Amino acid sequence: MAAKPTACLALADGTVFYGMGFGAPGEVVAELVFNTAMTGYQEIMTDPSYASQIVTFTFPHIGNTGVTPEDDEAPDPVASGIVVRWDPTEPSNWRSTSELTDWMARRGRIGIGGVDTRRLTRAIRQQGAPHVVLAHDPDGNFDIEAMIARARDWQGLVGLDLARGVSCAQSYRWDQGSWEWGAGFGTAPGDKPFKVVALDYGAKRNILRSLVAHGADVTVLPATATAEEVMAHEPEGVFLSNGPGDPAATGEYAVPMIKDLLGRDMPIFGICLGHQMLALALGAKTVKMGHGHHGANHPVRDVETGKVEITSMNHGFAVDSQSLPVGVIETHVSLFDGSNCGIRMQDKPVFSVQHHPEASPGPQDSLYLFKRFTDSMRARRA
Ligand SMILES: NC(=O)CC[C@H](N)C(=O)O
Repeated sequence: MAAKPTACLALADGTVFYGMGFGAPGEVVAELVFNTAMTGYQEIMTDPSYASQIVTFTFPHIGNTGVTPEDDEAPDPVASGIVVRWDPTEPSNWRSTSELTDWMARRGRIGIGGVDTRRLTRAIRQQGAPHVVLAHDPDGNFDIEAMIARARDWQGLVGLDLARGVSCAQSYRWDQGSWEWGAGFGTAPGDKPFKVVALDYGAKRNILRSLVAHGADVTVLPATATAEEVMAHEPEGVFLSNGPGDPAATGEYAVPMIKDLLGRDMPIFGICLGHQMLALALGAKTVKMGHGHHGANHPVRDVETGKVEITSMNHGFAVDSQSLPVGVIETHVSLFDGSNCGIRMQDKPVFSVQHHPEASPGPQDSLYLFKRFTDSMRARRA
Protein backbone atom coordinates (compact mmCIF):
# COMPACT_ATOMS: atom_id res chain seq x y z
CA MET A 1 0.00 0.00 0.00
CA ALA A 2 1.23 3.49 -0.81
CA ALA A 3 2.51 5.58 2.09
CA LYS A 4 -0.09 7.76 3.80
CA PRO A 5 -0.04 11.29 2.28
CA THR A 6 1.51 13.87 4.58
CA ALA A 7 0.52 16.93 2.56
CA CYS A 8 -2.60 18.08 0.83
CA LEU A 9 -3.52 20.91 -1.54
CA ALA A 10 -7.18 21.97 -1.61
CA LEU A 11 -8.48 24.27 -4.34
CA ALA A 12 -11.43 26.58 -3.73
CA ASP A 13 -13.46 24.62 -6.31
CA GLY A 14 -13.15 21.48 -4.17
CA THR A 15 -10.37 19.72 -6.14
CA VAL A 16 -7.88 18.07 -3.77
CA PHE A 17 -4.32 16.86 -4.47
CA TYR A 18 -2.47 14.61 -2.02
CA GLY A 19 1.28 14.13 -1.77
CA MET A 20 4.33 13.90 0.46
CA GLY A 21 4.93 16.90 2.68
CA PHE A 22 8.35 18.48 3.13
CA GLY A 23 9.68 21.68 4.66
CA ALA A 24 7.71 23.07 7.60
CA PRO A 25 4.50 21.50 8.91
CA GLY A 26 1.49 23.82 8.95
CA GLU A 27 -1.21 25.25 6.74
CA VAL A 28 -1.30 28.29 4.47
CA VAL A 29 -3.85 30.00 2.23
CA ALA A 30 -2.61 31.66 -0.98
CA GLU A 31 -3.03 32.08 -4.71
CA LEU A 32 -1.62 29.18 -6.73
CA VAL A 33 0.49 29.96 -9.81
CA PHE A 34 2.75 27.87 -12.03
CA ASN A 35 6.31 28.74 -13.03
CA THR A 36 7.87 27.14 -16.10
CA ALA A 37 11.53 27.98 -15.37
CA MET A 38 13.83 24.95 -15.47
CA THR A 39 16.41 26.50 -13.12
CA GLY A 40 16.45 29.04 -10.30
CA TYR A 41 13.93 27.62 -7.83
CA GLN A 42 15.72 29.33 -4.93
CA GLU A 43 15.70 32.73 -6.63
CA ILE A 44 12.02 32.24 -7.45
CA MET A 45 11.10 31.27 -3.88
CA THR A 46 12.99 34.26 -2.43
CA ASP A 47 11.56 36.79 -4.94
CA PRO A 48 9.41 39.04 -2.70
CA SER A 49 6.91 39.41 -5.57
CA TYR A 50 5.67 35.92 -4.65
CA ALA A 51 4.24 36.93 -1.24
CA SER A 52 0.87 35.20 -0.67
CA GLN A 53 1.47 32.89 -3.63
CA ILE A 54 2.27 29.18 -3.85
CA VAL A 55 4.39 28.14 -6.83
CA THR A 56 3.78 24.97 -8.84
CA PHE A 57 6.98 24.15 -10.72
CA THR A 58 6.28 22.57 -14.09
CA PHE A 59 9.91 21.36 -14.18
CA PRO A 60 9.73 18.07 -12.27
CA HIS A 61 13.10 17.89 -10.53
CA ILE A 62 13.28 20.62 -7.90
CA GLY A 63 15.84 20.66 -5.08
CA ASN A 64 18.62 18.86 -6.94
CA THR A 65 21.10 21.74 -6.59
CA GLY A 66 20.31 22.46 -2.93
CA VAL A 67 20.44 26.06 -1.72
CA THR A 68 23.15 28.63 -1.00
CA PRO A 69 22.81 32.05 0.66
CA GLU A 70 24.52 33.55 -2.41
CA ASP A 71 21.40 32.85 -4.48
CA ASP A 72 18.87 34.49 -2.15
CA GLU A 73 16.95 37.36 -3.73
CA ALA A 74 15.74 38.35 -0.22
CA PRO A 75 16.75 37.09 3.25
CA ASP A 76 14.02 34.44 3.38
CA PRO A 77 11.80 32.49 1.03
CA VAL A 78 8.78 34.67 0.39
CA ALA A 79 6.58 32.31 -1.63
CA SER A 80 4.17 30.68 0.82
CA GLY A 81 4.89 27.19 -0.46
CA ILE A 82 5.78 25.04 -3.45
CA VAL A 83 4.20 22.17 -5.36
CA VAL A 84 6.51 19.73 -7.16
CA ARG A 85 6.27 16.55 -9.22
CA TRP A 86 9.07 14.57 -7.60
CA ASP A 87 9.99 14.52 -3.94
CA PRO A 88 13.24 16.53 -3.59
CA THR A 89 16.33 14.32 -3.52
CA GLU A 90 19.72 14.90 -1.91
CA PRO A 91 21.44 17.84 -3.65
CA SER A 92 24.43 17.37 -5.91
CA ASN A 93 26.16 20.74 -6.25
CA TRP A 94 29.45 22.04 -4.83
CA ARG A 95 27.84 25.43 -4.08
CA SER A 96 25.07 23.96 -1.95
CA THR A 97 25.21 24.72 1.78
CA SER A 98 21.85 23.17 2.70
CA GLU A 99 19.12 20.89 1.39
CA LEU A 100 16.05 22.66 0.04
CA THR A 101 13.79 20.74 2.44
CA ASP A 102 15.79 21.71 5.58
CA TRP A 103 16.06 25.32 4.42
CA MET A 104 12.29 25.47 3.94
CA ALA A 105 11.64 23.82 7.31
CA ARG A 106 13.83 26.37 9.10
CA ARG A 107 12.00 29.21 7.40
CA GLY A 108 8.44 27.98 7.86
CA ARG A 109 7.70 27.21 4.19
CA ILE A 110 5.56 24.26 3.13
CA GLY A 111 6.20 21.91 0.21
CA ILE A 112 4.19 19.10 -1.36
CA GLY A 113 5.83 16.48 -3.62
CA GLY A 114 4.41 13.74 -5.81
CA VAL A 115 1.67 15.92 -7.32
CA ASP A 116 0.54 15.54 -10.94
CA THR A 117 1.78 19.03 -11.78
CA ARG A 118 0.77 18.71 -15.46
CA ARG A 119 -2.85 18.18 -14.49
CA LEU A 120 -2.64 20.97 -11.92
CA THR A 121 -1.06 23.38 -14.42
CA ARG A 122 -3.80 22.63 -16.96
CA ALA A 123 -6.38 23.44 -14.27
CA ILE A 124 -4.65 26.75 -13.49
CA ARG A 125 -4.52 27.61 -17.21
CA GLN A 126 -8.23 26.88 -17.58
CA GLN A 127 -9.66 28.51 -14.48
CA GLY A 128 -7.06 31.20 -13.71
CA ALA A 129 -4.85 31.22 -10.62
CA PRO A 130 -7.02 29.54 -7.96
CA HIS A 131 -7.19 30.27 -4.26
CA VAL A 132 -5.85 27.24 -2.39
CA VAL A 133 -4.93 25.91 1.03
CA LEU A 134 -1.72 23.89 1.32
CA ALA A 135 -1.28 21.78 4.46
CA HIS A 136 1.60 19.61 5.68
CA ASP A 137 1.03 17.27 8.64
CA PRO A 138 3.59 14.49 9.29
CA ASP A 139 0.72 12.42 10.81
CA GLY A 140 -1.42 12.89 7.72
CA ASN A 141 -4.52 14.34 9.41
CA PHE A 142 -6.41 16.88 7.27
CA ASP A 143 -9.80 18.55 7.62
CA ILE A 144 -10.50 18.77 3.91
CA GLU A 145 -13.86 20.53 4.20
CA ALA A 146 -12.36 23.24 6.40
CA MET A 147 -9.45 23.68 3.99
CA ILE A 148 -11.74 24.09 0.98
CA ALA A 149 -13.90 26.56 2.91
CA ARG A 150 -10.83 28.58 3.92
CA ALA A 151 -9.64 28.71 0.31
CA ARG A 152 -13.12 29.78 -0.85
CA ASP A 153 -13.38 32.52 1.80
CA TRP A 154 -9.94 34.01 1.16
CA GLN A 155 -10.13 37.51 -0.30
CA GLY A 156 -7.36 36.90 -2.87
CA LEU A 157 -4.79 39.30 -4.28
CA VAL A 158 -7.15 41.81 -5.89
CA GLY A 159 -7.13 44.88 -3.66
CA LEU A 160 -4.39 43.42 -1.45
CA ASP A 161 -1.55 45.78 -0.53
CA LEU A 162 1.53 43.64 0.17
CA ALA A 163 4.39 45.88 -0.99
CA ARG A 164 4.86 47.86 2.22
CA GLY A 165 4.88 44.61 4.22
CA VAL A 166 7.93 43.23 2.39
CA SER A 167 9.78 46.55 2.08
CA CYS A 168 12.84 47.48 4.16
CA ALA A 169 12.10 49.24 7.48
CA GLN A 170 14.82 51.86 7.03
CA SER A 171 16.81 53.34 4.21
CA TYR A 172 20.28 51.94 3.49
CA ARG A 173 23.01 52.14 0.90
CA TRP A 174 23.31 49.01 -1.25
CA ASP A 175 26.90 47.79 -0.84
CA GLN A 176 26.37 44.05 -0.48
CA GLY A 177 27.62 41.44 -2.85
CA SER A 178 27.48 43.49 -6.02
CA TRP A 179 29.25 42.83 -9.26
CA GLU A 180 31.93 45.49 -9.57
CA TRP A 181 30.74 49.07 -10.05
CA GLY A 182 30.36 49.65 -13.75
CA ALA A 183 31.59 46.12 -14.48
CA GLY A 184 31.98 47.24 -18.09
CA PHE A 185 28.20 47.54 -18.48
CA GLY A 186 26.69 50.82 -19.52
CA THR A 187 29.33 53.14 -18.07
CA ALA A 188 31.41 55.46 -20.22
CA PRO A 189 34.96 56.77 -19.66
CA GLY A 190 34.86 59.58 -17.10
CA ASP A 191 31.60 58.48 -15.52
CA LYS A 192 31.31 58.92 -11.78
CA PRO A 193 28.70 56.84 -9.92
CA PHE A 194 25.15 58.01 -10.62
CA LYS A 195 23.16 58.64 -7.43
CA VAL A 196 20.07 56.45 -7.62
CA VAL A 197 17.28 56.15 -5.09
CA ALA A 198 15.64 52.72 -5.34
CA LEU A 199 12.17 52.46 -3.83
CA ASP A 200 11.88 49.03 -2.23
CA TYR A 201 8.44 47.50 -2.83
CA GLY A 202 9.97 44.02 -2.48
CA ALA A 203 13.14 44.51 -4.51
CA LYS A 204 15.16 41.53 -5.71
CA ARG A 205 18.84 41.79 -4.85
CA ASN A 206 19.92 41.18 -8.43
CA ILE A 207 18.15 44.37 -9.48
CA LEU A 208 20.23 46.37 -6.99
CA ARG A 209 23.38 44.54 -8.15
CA SER A 210 22.49 45.24 -11.78
CA LEU A 211 21.98 48.95 -11.05
CA VAL A 212 25.45 49.11 -9.45
CA ALA A 213 26.98 47.11 -12.29
CA HIS A 214 25.57 49.71 -14.68
CA GLY A 215 27.12 52.63 -12.86
CA ALA A 216 24.72 53.51 -10.02
CA ASP A 217 25.41 54.30 -6.38
CA VAL A 218 22.20 52.96 -4.88
CA THR A 219 20.36 54.13 -1.78
CA VAL A 220 17.33 52.00 -0.97
CA LEU A 221 14.26 53.67 0.58
CA PRO A 222 11.18 52.09 2.17
CA ALA A 223 7.99 51.76 0.11
CA THR A 224 6.23 54.53 2.03
CA ALA A 225 8.94 57.17 1.46
CA THR A 226 7.53 60.51 0.28
CA ALA A 227 8.77 62.43 -2.77
CA GLU A 228 10.42 64.92 -0.36
CA GLU A 229 12.30 62.07 1.34
CA VAL A 230 13.39 60.78 -2.08
CA MET A 231 14.54 64.23 -3.23
CA ALA A 232 16.44 64.81 0.04
CA HIS A 233 18.98 62.27 -1.27
CA GLU A 234 19.52 64.44 -4.36
CA PRO A 235 19.14 61.49 -6.73
CA GLU A 236 20.09 61.65 -10.39
CA GLY A 237 17.55 58.92 -11.11
CA VAL A 238 14.80 57.03 -9.28
CA PHE A 239 14.18 53.30 -9.57
CA LEU A 240 10.81 51.68 -8.75
CA SER A 241 11.16 48.01 -7.79
CA ASN A 242 9.17 44.85 -8.35
CA GLY A 243 6.95 43.62 -5.55
CA PRO A 244 3.92 41.57 -4.48
CA GLY A 245 0.21 42.28 -4.42
CA ASP A 246 -2.17 44.49 -6.37
CA PRO A 247 -0.51 47.64 -7.81
CA ALA A 248 -3.81 49.53 -7.44
CA ALA A 249 -3.75 48.85 -3.69
CA THR A 250 -0.68 51.09 -3.30
CA GLY A 251 -2.81 54.15 -4.07
CA GLU A 252 -2.27 55.62 -0.62
CA TYR A 253 1.49 55.88 -0.85
CA ALA A 254 3.40 54.70 -3.96
CA VAL A 255 1.13 56.03 -6.70
CA PRO A 256 0.85 59.60 -5.29
CA MET A 257 4.60 59.64 -4.55
CA ILE A 258 5.38 58.67 -8.17
CA LYS A 259 2.90 61.30 -9.46
CA ASP A 260 4.79 63.89 -7.44
CA LEU A 261 8.14 62.74 -8.92
CA LEU A 262 6.71 62.98 -12.44
CA GLY A 263 6.38 66.72 -11.93
CA ARG A 264 10.15 67.01 -11.47
CA ASP A 265 12.93 66.64 -14.03
CA MET A 266 13.93 63.14 -12.97
CA PRO A 267 14.84 59.97 -14.90
CA ILE A 268 12.62 57.14 -13.63
CA PHE A 269 12.94 53.41 -14.34
CA GLY A 270 10.43 50.81 -13.09
CA ILE A 271 10.31 47.03 -13.14
CA CYS A 272 7.17 44.88 -12.80
CA LEU A 273 5.19 46.26 -9.83
CA GLY A 274 7.19 49.48 -10.35
CA HIS A 275 6.04 49.47 -14.00
CA GLN A 276 2.41 48.94 -13.01
CA MET A 277 2.45 51.70 -10.36
CA LEU A 278 4.16 54.11 -12.77
CA ALA A 279 1.38 53.41 -15.30
CA LEU A 280 -1.23 54.11 -12.62
CA ALA A 281 0.53 57.37 -11.69
CA LEU A 282 0.43 58.36 -15.38
CA GLY A 283 -3.33 57.78 -15.43
CA ALA A 284 -3.53 54.28 -16.94
CA LYS A 285 -5.34 51.26 -15.46
CA THR A 286 -4.12 47.85 -14.32
CA VAL A 287 -6.07 44.58 -14.55
CA LYS A 288 -5.84 41.13 -12.95
CA MET A 289 -4.77 38.46 -15.45
CA GLY A 290 -6.09 34.90 -15.60
CA HIS A 291 -3.08 32.79 -14.70
CA GLY A 292 -0.45 35.48 -15.24
CA HIS A 293 3.10 35.03 -16.53
CA HIS A 294 5.68 33.17 -14.46
CA GLY A 295 8.72 31.72 -16.20
CA ALA A 296 12.12 32.32 -17.73
CA ASN A 297 11.43 32.07 -21.46
CA HIS A 298 8.71 34.59 -22.24
CA PRO A 299 9.11 36.31 -25.63
CA VAL A 300 8.62 40.06 -25.60
CA ARG A 301 8.75 42.34 -28.65
CA ASP A 302 10.33 45.77 -28.46
CA VAL A 303 7.71 47.65 -30.49
CA GLU A 304 10.12 50.41 -31.47
CA THR A 305 12.95 48.22 -32.84
CA GLY A 306 10.98 45.08 -33.70
CA LYS A 307 13.54 43.05 -31.77
CA VAL A 308 12.35 40.08 -29.73
CA GLU A 309 13.87 39.45 -26.31
CA ILE A 310 13.43 36.29 -24.26
CA THR A 311 12.62 37.37 -20.73
CA SER A 312 12.01 36.37 -17.15
CA MET A 313 8.44 37.02 -16.05
CA ASN A 314 6.56 36.98 -12.79
CA HIS A 315 3.30 38.88 -12.73
CA GLY A 316 -0.41 38.33 -12.25
CA PHE A 317 -1.53 41.91 -12.92
CA ALA A 318 -0.93 43.85 -16.14
CA VAL A 319 -1.16 47.39 -17.47
CA ASP A 320 -4.22 47.82 -19.72
CA SER A 321 -2.62 49.22 -22.88
CA GLN A 322 -5.98 50.60 -24.03
CA SER A 323 -5.94 52.91 -21.02
CA LEU A 324 -2.54 54.55 -21.72
CA PRO A 325 -2.98 58.33 -21.92
CA VAL A 326 -1.69 60.53 -24.73
CA GLY A 327 2.04 61.10 -24.32
CA VAL A 328 2.67 57.59 -22.97
CA ILE A 329 3.97 55.12 -25.55
CA GLU A 330 3.70 51.33 -25.41
CA THR A 331 7.28 50.10 -25.95
CA HIS A 332 7.05 46.34 -25.35
CA VAL A 333 4.37 43.65 -25.80
CA SER A 334 4.17 39.99 -24.81
CA LEU A 335 4.28 37.63 -27.79
CA PHE A 336 2.31 35.08 -25.75
CA ASP A 337 -0.87 37.13 -25.34
CA GLY A 338 -0.21 40.67 -26.61
CA SER A 339 -0.37 42.12 -23.11
CA ASN A 340 1.57 45.28 -22.29
CA CYS A 341 5.19 44.78 -21.26
CA GLY A 342 6.63 48.28 -21.35
CA ILE A 343 5.91 52.02 -21.54
CA ARG A 344 7.79 55.28 -21.82
CA MET A 345 6.88 58.94 -21.66
CA GLN A 346 7.20 60.64 -25.00
CA ASP A 347 8.99 63.72 -23.72
CA LYS A 348 10.75 62.59 -20.52
CA PRO A 349 13.33 59.93 -19.57
CA VAL A 350 10.66 57.94 -17.72
CA PHE A 351 10.20 54.28 -18.68
CA SER A 352 9.36 50.88 -17.25
CA VAL A 353 8.95 47.23 -18.16
CA GLN A 354 6.74 44.40 -16.98
CA HIS A 355 9.41 41.69 -17.35
CA HIS A 356 12.52 41.25 -15.21
CA PRO A 357 15.63 42.51 -17.06
CA GLU A 358 17.80 41.50 -14.09
CA ALA A 359 16.73 37.89 -14.77
CA SER A 360 17.90 35.75 -11.81
CA PRO A 361 16.79 33.32 -12.93
CA GLY A 362 16.52 33.76 -16.66
CA PRO A 363 18.06 35.12 -19.84
CA GLN A 364 19.84 38.47 -19.93
CA ASP A 365 18.48 39.75 -23.25
CA SER A 366 16.88 42.75 -21.53
CA LEU A 367 19.92 43.91 -19.55
CA TYR A 368 20.22 46.86 -21.99
CA LEU A 369 17.38 48.56 -20.08
CA PHE A 370 19.73 49.27 -17.17
CA LYS A 371 22.13 50.90 -19.63
CA ARG A 372 19.23 52.99 -20.96
CA PHE A 373 18.64 54.24 -17.39
CA THR A 374 22.36 55.08 -16.96
CA ASP A 375 22.35 56.86 -20.34
CA SER A 376 19.37 58.99 -19.30
CA MET A 377 21.14 60.03 -16.08
CA ARG A 378 24.33 60.87 -18.02
CA ALA A 379 22.30 62.95 -20.48
CA ARG A 380 20.72 64.86 -17.59
CA ARG A 381 24.19 65.55 -16.14
CA ALA A 382 25.36 66.97 -19.45
N1 LIG B 1 7.16 40.72 -10.03
C1 LIG B 1 6.34 41.71 -9.70
O1 LIG B 1 6.76 42.82 -9.39
C2 LIG B 1 4.88 41.38 -9.61
C3 LIG B 1 3.96 42.57 -9.67
C4 LIG B 1 2.53 42.30 -9.24
N2 LIG B 1 2.49 41.88 -7.87
C5 LIG B 1 1.91 41.26 -10.15
O2 LIG B 1 1.70 40.15 -9.75
O3 LIG B 1 1.62 41.53 -11.28
